[in-house]
Amino acid sequence: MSTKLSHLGNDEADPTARLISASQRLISEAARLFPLASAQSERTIWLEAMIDEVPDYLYFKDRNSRFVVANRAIVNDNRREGLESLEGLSDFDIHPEHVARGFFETEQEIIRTGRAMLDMEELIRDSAGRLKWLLTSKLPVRNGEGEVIGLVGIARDITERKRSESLHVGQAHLLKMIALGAPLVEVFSSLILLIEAHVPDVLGSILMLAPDGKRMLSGAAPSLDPAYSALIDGVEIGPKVGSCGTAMWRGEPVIVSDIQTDPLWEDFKALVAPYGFRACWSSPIRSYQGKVLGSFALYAKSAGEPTAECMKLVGMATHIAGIAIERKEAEDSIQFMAHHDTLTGLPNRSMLDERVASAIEAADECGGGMTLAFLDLDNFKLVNDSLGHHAGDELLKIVAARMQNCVRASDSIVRLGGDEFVVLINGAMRKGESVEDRLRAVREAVAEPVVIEGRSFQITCSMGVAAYPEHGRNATELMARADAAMYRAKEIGRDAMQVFTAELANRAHEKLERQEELRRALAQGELFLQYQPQMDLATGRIFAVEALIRWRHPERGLIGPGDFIPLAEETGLIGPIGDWTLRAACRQNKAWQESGLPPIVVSVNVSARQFQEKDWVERVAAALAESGLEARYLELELTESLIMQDVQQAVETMHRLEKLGVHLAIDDFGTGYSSLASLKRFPVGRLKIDRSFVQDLPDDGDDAAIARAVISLAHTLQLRVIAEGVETREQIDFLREAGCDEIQGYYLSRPIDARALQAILCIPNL
Ligand SMILES: Nc1nc2c(ncn2[C@@H]2O[C@H](COP(=O)(O)O[C@H]3[C@@H](O)[C@H](n4cnc5c(=O)[nH]c(N)nc54)O[C@@H]3COP(=O)(O)O)[C@@H](O)[C@H]2O)c(=O)[nH]1
Repeated sequence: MSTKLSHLGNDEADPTARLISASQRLISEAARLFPLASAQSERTIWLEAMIDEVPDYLYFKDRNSRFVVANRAIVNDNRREGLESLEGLSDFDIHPEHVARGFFETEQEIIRTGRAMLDMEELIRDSAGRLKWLLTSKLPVRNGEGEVIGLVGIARDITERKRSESLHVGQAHLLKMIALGAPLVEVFSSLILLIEAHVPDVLGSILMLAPDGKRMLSGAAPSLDPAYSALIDGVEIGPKVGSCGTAMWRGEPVIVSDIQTDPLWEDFKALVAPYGFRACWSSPIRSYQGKVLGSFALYAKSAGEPTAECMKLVGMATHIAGIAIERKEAEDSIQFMAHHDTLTGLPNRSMLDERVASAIEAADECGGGMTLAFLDLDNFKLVNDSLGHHAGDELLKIVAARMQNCVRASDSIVRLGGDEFVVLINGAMRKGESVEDRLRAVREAVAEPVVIEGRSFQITCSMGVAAYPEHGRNATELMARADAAMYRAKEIGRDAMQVFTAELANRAHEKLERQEELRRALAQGELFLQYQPQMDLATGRIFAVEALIRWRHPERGLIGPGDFIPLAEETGLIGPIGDWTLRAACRQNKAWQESGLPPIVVSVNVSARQFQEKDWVERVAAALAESGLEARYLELELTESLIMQDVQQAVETMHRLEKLGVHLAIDDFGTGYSSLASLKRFPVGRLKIDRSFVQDLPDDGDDAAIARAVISLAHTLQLRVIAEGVETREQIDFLREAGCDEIQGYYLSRPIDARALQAILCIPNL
């Protein structure tokens, strides 16, 4: 065999070059070992003997692509009955036509061009029917004149390498699918097909363990008969439930080599028989922490055990399936958290729009309707305040579950936040039942007695109802109307259900108008302050004034705060209005001081919404800085109920205000629910006895007792006490005798303008 190989590179790292150089070395070694072998034929025998030892294919073909020489490796792999040598044959004699044609065309090109073709990857099927990947190089062979007389071929079996490469590519593809959030069934199917491609004669199946941990659920089995998969779906796992049910039950691989005889399959072998499976090898799929999530199984049609290589692949498959399931579970739980309320597990506000929109769509399609009810628990704050947030949370969970039990699967209960819920009644009702019946059932369920921390109590709710299409054409309209109806239900005394009406529509419209008017009032300076003096009972000195806001409406005249502060609170306008009040009061007090009047404290009312704003303390500081008023001449009146909304937060804010140097007072004392324990924590200077306890003094025994108790309590805590709403001499006498420190009320003066108040402040002592 003479081959001109000098034109090839001699890079030893190149596998083909290595092969070629190995055969060259082989030839020279033969020449070195047998220098004395004079006869050419003897030398050829030795040479062929050595070539036969090479595990790669080595052959020489003539110009017609017929084998002239072929080593044992290629002959063995293509052995057919009666075929001892390939000599004189072509690829058309040993390969299918389309494969042989490919080889032939390549070789003819080499012969025509005289150019070698290196490192070609070829797929063949050997005579045993095995698919083999070859890395082939074919080089032209020339005679002494340089003419191409044939070609030499060298081919190495790279099936193993290709297998592991395709496994890696398959794994990478699967991980990419998982990362991109492909549906679980697609990931599973690709995984099974990958394994099936690498393990001959098996069909794969993935089953998942249901969330109850008891049943098997279909995952994927792309090559199994769907009827068989359907038979397994939902079967309970157990100690003797075929391969998969037992593997999940035991949490370990279960290798059944013969389904027909294995006791684990006793109850299921009839089920599998029509499908012809004899062996089933199943391994549990586990989470990172080891929890069983499902099983990966391979079915074979002949009895037997898996090879070690097969079990290695199964190990890889269960690992990837575990990652996919865990990733899906994590994604599901993120999705769930984004759309559900963590406390009650109910859908949250983000789901509401979607559900209302699809309910409307469904109603349109069937020409039906839907109903939306806003529900607010009555006096829920009382539970929170008196029993603590933990009890409040418990109560919410209980009523949420009860409400959920009252509606059908097609309906929804949504928690908007706090104690606010929405009931969505979808589609037609059962015969003899109305939407009202169902909503009534929800209210009755809420009102059932609740036992929390050993205490039994009852909570009612107020409900506002709006129906589609009568009360609104879209989600926004319906929600606004149900909300308006709910407010009406609260207004008429709570524990009520109010359906949206035209009158309510007018009210809602009016409310919107008034809100705009109020916004304009602030912008156009229609708001102003009056001041009501406060007197020290011991000295008779006016030591402070309370700033009270008023609205001079261009058409409706003077409007008191009771008529617009609640609206301002509801709409958030209280923020800018409160800021304005604070700044105006500070500025006025500073102006009085600058006019030479004795310094007094100005007391400003604070609403809950203002107090809860994050930067409120900074805004108080800014009002002081802007006016130049010293902090000790400003008092902030906080109501008991405001503080009790979130005692911890209130105490923190109060301490920050105290640091500024402003005084703090508790307004309307006695109407809220502050406990003695919490009262001790508040850095306040005085309590204001609510007007309702003063108005019937001294005759009303209960009020007298309350007033005395508040005074005594305040003094015990070293606080001063002021009584508001004092209108008569008798009230003053009573309060003085009971030890009250200060008074405020019409008896002294009605709230008056700054200028009028200035005149009073000039009077030395009243
Ligand atoms: N957040 C804010 N709330 C404010 C502001 N200004 C007032 N208010 C709150 O509005 C409520 C009603 O106030 P108003 O109509 O001004 O009534 C006050 C007094 O006029 C009234 N009063 C005073 N003395 C008597 C009396 O002898 N008899 C009688 N029948 N009424 C009297 O009491 C109101 C003062 O109450 P209080 O604040 O509790 O001391 C009221 O709750 C105000 O707090 C504001 O700027 N921001």
